[in-house]
Amino acid sequence: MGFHCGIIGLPNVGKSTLFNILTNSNIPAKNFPFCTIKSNFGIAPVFDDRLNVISSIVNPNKITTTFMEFVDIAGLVKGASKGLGLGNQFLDNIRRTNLIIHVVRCFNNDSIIHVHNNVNPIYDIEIINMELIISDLQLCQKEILKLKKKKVHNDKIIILENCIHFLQNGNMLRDLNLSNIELKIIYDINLITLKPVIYIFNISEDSKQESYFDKLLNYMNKRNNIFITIKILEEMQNEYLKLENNNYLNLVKNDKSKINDIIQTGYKILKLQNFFTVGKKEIRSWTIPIGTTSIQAAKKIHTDFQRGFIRSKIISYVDFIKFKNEHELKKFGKIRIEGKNYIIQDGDIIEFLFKV
Ligand SMILES: Nc1ncnc2c1ncn2[C@@H]1O[C@H](COP(=O)(O)OP(=O)(O)OP(=O)(O)O)[C@@H](O)[C@H]1O
Ligand SMILES: [Mg+2]
Repeated sequence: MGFHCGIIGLPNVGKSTLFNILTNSNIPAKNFPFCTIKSNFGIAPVFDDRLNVISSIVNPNKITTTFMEFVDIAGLVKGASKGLGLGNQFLDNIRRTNLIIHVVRCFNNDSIIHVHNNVNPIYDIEIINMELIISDLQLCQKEILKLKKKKVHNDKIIILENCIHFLQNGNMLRDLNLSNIELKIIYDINLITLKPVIYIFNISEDSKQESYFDKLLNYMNKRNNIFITIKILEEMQNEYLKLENNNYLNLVKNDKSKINDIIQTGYKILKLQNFFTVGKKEIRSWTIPIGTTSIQAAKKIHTDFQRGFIRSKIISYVDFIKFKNEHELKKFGKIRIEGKNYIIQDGDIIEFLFKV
């Protein structure tokens, strides 16, 4: 599994349409608020062009890609944290994800109902964010009560009190800059505003001429938010998608890239990378966090690999595609034997040697 991603936003903004495109599904995505009334789960393969290159050298029977999971929930509305609308019941599904995709309506189309009768992206974003803030606030308060009942006055309470203070000032916890130790202590609470977010601006042909669009870009850039501008309508799938964000600006032109951009942005934010296992029967990509050691990666494939780990045989991707066969790779000393603490590099081709 690559990573796990939750799709949120106001009702009727294009969440399920996006979900369908990402996961190649066909759940209802119709023109009325609360079309989605239960959580939908779906997976999308993570395209890694390097798999195709490896495949052209090895000619395996099977190619298996790593994949990521998406969950699409009902739209959130103002007052969701007090029980209004449907979305709040599903926030729990979002709490278990690694990354949030926040879909924002930027398209003009009078026939598509807007719950506030007016396209106003910044206002819409702030409504949703405020609901998430209140939801986290409630969760922190509940957790503190629980801890106090147990009469434990520990570090967790102090960190949570700090979080409450920050949330009460209308901030998202991801901006609090908690240390890794603090994050670890409160990890189990699954606070939503701690999770990284990618804003998806669902635009129409004329969105960019609207005065709200410039204001929106300013608003995003000021906050260093990551956003992707996309026309989500299925019939527009073949048109351009522009990945616009402050640091990486790309123009890509096909559907596969559309999915890929969201996934690649997720990889960057979550600091993930792929390694490969290569054999005649199957070549396969696996996703791991940057900094993963050989033995941790072995566990990802099979616990036996970890239990009986002896060493790993590593070929870097660049060497593999240059020398192409074992004989040449050996001749030029490009097959390395590494121990369990070796830090895996992006694109490494790995064979784990183990005994159980
Ligand atoms: N860029 C766009 N331009 C015009 N219409 C769009 C665009 N994107 C989505 N729509 C339309 O908006 C309607 C709502 O889409 P969708 O069902 O995906 O929204 P949703 O956010 O999942 O809604 P809900 O919260 O009710 O489940 C659909 O009719 C869809 O075709
Ligand atoms: Mg929906």
